Parts: sequence; C-alpha cells; structure tokens
Amino acid sequence: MKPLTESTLQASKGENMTTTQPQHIRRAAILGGNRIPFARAHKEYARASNQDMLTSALDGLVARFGLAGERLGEVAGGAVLKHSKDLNLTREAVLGSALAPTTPAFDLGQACATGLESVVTIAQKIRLGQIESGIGAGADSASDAPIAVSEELRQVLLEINRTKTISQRLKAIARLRPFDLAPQAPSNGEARTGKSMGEHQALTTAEWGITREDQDALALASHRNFAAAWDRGFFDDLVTPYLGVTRDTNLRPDSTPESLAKLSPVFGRELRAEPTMTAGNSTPLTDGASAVLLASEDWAAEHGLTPLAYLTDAEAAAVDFVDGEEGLLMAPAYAVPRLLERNGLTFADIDVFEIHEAFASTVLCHLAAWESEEFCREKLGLPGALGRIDRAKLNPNGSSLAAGHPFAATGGRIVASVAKHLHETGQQRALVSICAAGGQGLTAIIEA
Ligand SMILES: CC(=O)CC(=O)SCCNC(=O)CCNC(=O)[C@H](O)C(C)(C)COP(=O)(O)OP(=O)(O)OC[C@H]1O[C@@H](n2cnc3c(N)ncnc32)[C@H](O)[C@@H]1OP(=O)(O)O
Repeated sequence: MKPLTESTLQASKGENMTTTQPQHIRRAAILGGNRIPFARAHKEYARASNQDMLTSALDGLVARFGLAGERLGEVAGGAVLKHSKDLNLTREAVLGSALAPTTPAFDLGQACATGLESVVTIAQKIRLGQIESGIGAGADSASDAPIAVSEELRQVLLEINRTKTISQRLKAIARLRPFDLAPQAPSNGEARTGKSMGEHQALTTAEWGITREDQDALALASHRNFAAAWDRGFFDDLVTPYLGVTRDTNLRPDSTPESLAKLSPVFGRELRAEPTMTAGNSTPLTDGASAVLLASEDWAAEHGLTPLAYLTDAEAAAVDFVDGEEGLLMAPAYAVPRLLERNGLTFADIDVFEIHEAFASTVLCHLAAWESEEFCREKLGLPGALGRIDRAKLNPNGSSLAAGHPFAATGGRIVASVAKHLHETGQQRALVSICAAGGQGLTAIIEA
C-alpha cells in the first residue's frame, strides 16, 4: 500500500471526488511544552497524585500560552501506574485545570511511550482536520503506585458490596484467611515473564556485549548535557516549579567516571557474564508530569503563537520477547528503519536523535543493532547495516538517565525539548524513539 503522505493524498483528490475522507493532510505544529521538574520517587512529590501533577503540568502550559478558559480540541494523556479510581485521569486533570471544562480529554496507554503516543494521537487528529488544537500529556508517580489486594480479599469485598444483611457480610468475611489480607506490593515486572525491566535489559545487554564503560560514559554524557542545558536556561520556558522543586532532582552534575565506576551492579547478577547495569546507568524511579501544546497552523496564527516544529510521522513496532526471541526493549530497533524508509530518509538526514534512556544499555543495544550487518540483514531485511549515528547528535540536551523517567511523562519531556532544540538551532529534523514495556516501541519524526 502506498504511504499516506501529503503528496499522495493531494494526488488522490482528483481520482475520487465522492470520497468523504479528508482530501489533504495539514501540518501539526508543536507550539511548546511544560512539565513539572521530575523528582526522585518517595521524596518531594511523595504525597502528590498523578492527577495533582498532571493538573499542574497543564496549568503551567495554560499560563505560558494564555489558554485560561480556552476550549481546546482534545487532550490526550495517561499514566502507566494508575489507580482503579482514575477512570479517566486526563479528563479529571483538565477539569481541575484552568482550561475550559468543555475541553474533551481521554486516557490512553502505551507503557513508557504513553506520553509520545498522546502527542502523536493529538498531532494526527490535527493533521486530519478533526481538531484545531490539543495537548498530549502524561504523568506517573512511582511514589503513589497502586497497591493491590489478594484475589480472595477482592472477591469478598465485592461480595460484601452486594450483600443485604449483616449475617451475609459476616459469612463472606469468615472466608478470609490471614494471608488473604496481605497487600500486594507494586512491581515493574513483565506480566508474561515475571522479570523486571532491568532483568530483561540485563539479558539483552549481555547478548549485545555492551560494556560497563560504555554504559557509564553514556550516563555521564546525559548528566553533563542535561546540566549544561539547565545552566544555559534551555529549560526555563519548558519547566514550571512545583511543590518547591525548581530543577529535576535526579540530575547529578557532579557525576564522574570514577563515581559511576564505583557503583555495584543491580541487575543481571544471575547471568554468567559480568553484570554491568548499576543505579548510575539505569533510570531511577521518578515522579513527574508533562504536557505539549499542538495546533494547526491557522490556530497558531490566530493565537499569535509561533510553531517550534512539526510532528510529521510516527511508527510503532513490537517484538516477541516472551520466548526470548528478541530483547524486551528492542522494538525501536525495528520501528526506526521502517519510519526512515517510509519517509525516504537515512541517518544522514537526521540532525538530532532523541533516544529515551530507559537504561544506558538500551540505547547502546539499539545503536549496536543498527550498526550490525547481521541484524540488519536477518532481522530487518536490509541489504546491509543501517549505519552509525554521530554521537554528537545523540540526546544533546541530556535524557532520562539525568532527567529521571516518570514513565508516561517522558514522551512529553522529549518532544517539547527536541522541538525547542530544532527551533533554537535552526536544524531541520529530529528522530524520537521510546522503548516500552510489553516489547513495544514508538518512534516519530519532528521537523522544523
Ligand atoms: C517501563 C517501560 O515501558 C520502558 C522503560 O523505560 S524500562 C525502564 C523502567 N525503569 C525502571 O525499571 C527503573 C529501574 N530503576 C530502579 O529500579 C532503581 O532506580 C535501581 C534499582 C536502579 C536503583 O535503586 P536504588 O538502589 O534505590 O538507587 P539509589 O539508592 O538512588 O542509588 C544507589 C547508589 O547509587 C548512587 N548513584 C546513583 N546515580 C549516581 C550517579 N549518577 N553518580 C554517582 N552515584 C550515583 C547513589 O548515590 C546511591 O549511592 P549510596 O548507596 O552510596 O547512597
């Protein structure tokens, strides 16, 4: 099938005049973003809920762009760690914000790619003419992770809700045994394997032979680039202070090769290979929220706002990680080549690569895969290696190792940063890539 681009849709205009499908695609402009500073879990935001943080991220955006009382086309958002009471977290956050209550909003879920999926969804609705403006958002609190109860306790509680008499209630309660009352602690394990993200990534790291030195070097670059961006004021119009926090609290500008080298491995201890993943080259558990404002060019002009960049295409991929055929976080290695091919691009056409640093080794495994003739031929069906990314173009303003990674908020952080980076530098094109639990990945192209 021919890809749906501006030119093919324009060409099809004359072919089928009776169609009710949109006759052309518009451009979806990224106007700016706002996030609260990201904080290490169980610290400054320990008592803040996803809804509190998301509302604050939205209100910061509203204040920055003069949107108080404005009815936007739609707001998409979500959280990876959600309480069952948060039926539509994003709608509740909109209702709590200064946006008009007539702004529709919905949650979606794509694990760590939730924030980027929200931005892509809003951008595509704008491109198709369904809405004129919208926000892609996300929040996550590792501090406020939902605690589950045992299946037996759940059944009894539901039964108590349905019973009519005290004796029926007592009968239901009598079924419970002491161990049924034990709460079930949250885990970031994969449902189908029981392994944590870190344990999965340790396997992939060993498979690709990624060294401890390379992982620590990437972590160090992330902290240095992120600190430099803060110091030159890059984040001043992308971040609004929250609960007394003014800068991301995970950032450690004092990191050195020596301090990173001292840390003990935390994942992969059961492997035969030397474990290499530490707290320094893995993302920390983080709390935070982000929001990105998108609009049609007409809406932007009517509101006197200058587009920073445009989201022009996106591609998702999924891998079969359950039987160990592929690494859990390797899906972007498949999505990126497909996205580039559809757009007739190569790595040489990309000025900035924003690759989410779930773990330093995740990024390094993706780079290694694209540099591998064998992987590219056998797994991607390419004639040879996809190529090498110029490291100077990789995460130039730091990424998740330094910023922290409040799962659903990471996509918004990345999109807002990269759009501003393109606008500021005059560069043309960025590639965004985010790996996600469930063996998935989402990638996007953002252009000046
Ligand atoms: C989910 C998706 O869909 C896709 C994805 O993104 S997958 C990624 C998901 N994220 C995760 O799985 C999170 C993984 N991270 C964790 O589980 C935890 O943060 C962890 C196990 C890695 C570490 O936890 P922890 O031990 O409590 O960390 P923490 O106490 O902060 O740090 C340990 C030590 O390292 C030190 N340290 C951390 N970073 C450092 C740095 N940059 N430089 C120097 N020292 C550092 C700390 O100071 C601390 O030292 P002390 O013990 O002397 O105090």
